Amino acid sequence: MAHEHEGEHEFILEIPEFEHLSYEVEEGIALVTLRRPEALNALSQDLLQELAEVTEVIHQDPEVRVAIFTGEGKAFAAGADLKEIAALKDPFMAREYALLGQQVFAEIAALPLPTIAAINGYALGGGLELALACDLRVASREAKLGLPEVGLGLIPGFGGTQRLPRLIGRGRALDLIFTGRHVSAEEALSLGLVNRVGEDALEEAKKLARKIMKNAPIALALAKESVVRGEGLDLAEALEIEADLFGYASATEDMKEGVRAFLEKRAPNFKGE
Ligand SMILES: C/C=C/C(=O)SCCNC(=O)CCNC(=O)[C@H](O)C(C)(C)COP(=O)(O)OP(=O)(O)OC[C@H]1O[C@@H](n2cnc3c(N)ncnc32)[C@H](O)[C@@H]1OP(=O)(O)O
Repeated sequence: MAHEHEGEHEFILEIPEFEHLSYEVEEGIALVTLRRPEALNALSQDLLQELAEVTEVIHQDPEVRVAIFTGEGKAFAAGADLKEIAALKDPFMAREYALLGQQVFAEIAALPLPTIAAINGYALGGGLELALACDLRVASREAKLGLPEVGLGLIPGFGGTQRLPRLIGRGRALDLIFTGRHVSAEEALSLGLVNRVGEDALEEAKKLARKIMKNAPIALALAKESVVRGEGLDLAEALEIEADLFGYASATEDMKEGVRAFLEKRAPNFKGE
């Protein structure tokens, strides 16, 4: 499969055949759907590999403005594949396994565009960690979220011990990590673990994507970069980065268009330039 983009330079994007997920792009929104419903979309190594590949495709696809990750069936993803975890022979293999998940999720987190997890059902363990690697999370009312690893004698290993406290604070994160309990969509909303709850997670996520896409694409990428790069730094250093990126944003055609449109009392027509 390939998308063709006609224009000054013809560009052909090769899209691999995926077995455990599907990829489509509609009106600027990339939709990645995990498709192992018989195992509640458990994240096998093959599926993680495909997630890495699809992330690279999203990175290269100039049509994509926002990416949504979701799952087929009653789960977003019920965690790492426990059959594969059971087969890990020693701590070194287990460490490699954690590093694989961490690396794939770091690639998703580093995408230079807004990403949304549409949590249509269970998001447990590695499944929640995938959602945490996205910028925003939208859940359906019946979704259940949690990090149940300690109940298996494990700990969250695909980023959960780091991204969850950064998102909702240490105390609330440790409540979820120590108890392993499943929280409802409503509680997840009150914890700040999800941004929105709706009848249909995917429809709600698309609505949010369309709202985001009204804004200038380069500004969105720079705003994300500023937030992400600033996270590990002290305030003074982080503010310097913000000022630099504000400078980049001010040099775009879209900035001129945005300001002109405001003064002319019309909607802006952003081109991502
Ligand atoms: C670094 C990251 C580490 C981790 O992520 S560790 C894993 C953390 N996740 C979990 O512990 C959740 C495991 N799953 C469950 O607790 C339950 O499932 C649910 C509560 C999500 C749903 O329960 P119900 O509705 O009764 O479905 P069902 O019969 O348990 O599952 C349907 C099929 O899906 C398989 N499955 C579910 N989760 C996983 C998984 N994480 N890895 C591999 N397979 C899984 C089952 O075994 C079963 O399959 P079959 O029909 O062949 O018996």
